[in-house]
Amino acid sequence: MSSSSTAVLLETINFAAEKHRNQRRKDPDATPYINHPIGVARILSHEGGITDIEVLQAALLHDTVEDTDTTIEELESLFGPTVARIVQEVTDDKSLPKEERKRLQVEHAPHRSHQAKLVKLADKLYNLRDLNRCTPTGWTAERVQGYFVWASQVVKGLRGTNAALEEKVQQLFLQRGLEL
Ligand SMILES: Nc1nc2c(ncn2[C@@H]2O[C@H](COP(=O)(O)OP(=O)(O)O)[C@@H](OP(=O)(O)OP(=O)(O)O)[C@H]2O)c(=O)[nH]1
Ligand SMILES: [Mn+2]
Repeated sequence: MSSSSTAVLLETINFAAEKHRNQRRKDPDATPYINHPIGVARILSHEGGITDIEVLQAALLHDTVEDTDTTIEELESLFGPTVARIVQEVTDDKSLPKEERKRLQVEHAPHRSHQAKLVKLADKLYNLRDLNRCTPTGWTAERVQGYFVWASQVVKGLRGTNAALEEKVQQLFLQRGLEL
């Protein structure tokens, strides 16, 4: 990695950490939220073999617009149009009812760019592993299984994106009695 890409990644991770500073995961330990975007970027790099720095940046930033006061324009001016576009592609419209948002993720997944599909795939892999690690506060076993079923529908639309990551996520679905 060149020294400039190191600096770019540190700038990106610092921005995400500041934006998510007051947020926690839903697990009983209330893990700092930033662990999730860092973990998603790390899955892409370490397990998916991804070196495209804009994809790694988008992974670090992927929940900032959906879950904080960050705007796409802000990302565009700080990190450029490609990073901003990838984040936009993986951002749900929170003004829609939850069922509609979930349905749209399934419908839109196959039409996303390759870069956005990579971020989506790693996001799902992280969240499914996290559900196996511990149950979010207040979630029943049925809700956890429901997330696996829905995630398998989304991941179906991401086929052909990254063989290593798809194999790992498929293992998790098989353990739950689900087929891709
Ligand atoms: N497994 C797990 N998920 C947690 C935890 N804390 C927060 N989350 C987030 O919760 C979201 C999944 O929960 P849902 O009830 O389906 O969605 P919601 O947040 O929109 O209500 C994911 O959002 P997302 O990243 O935007 O992804 P997605 O909604 O596209 O799956 C995930 O990152 C946790 O402790 N475990
Ligand atoms: Mn996420």
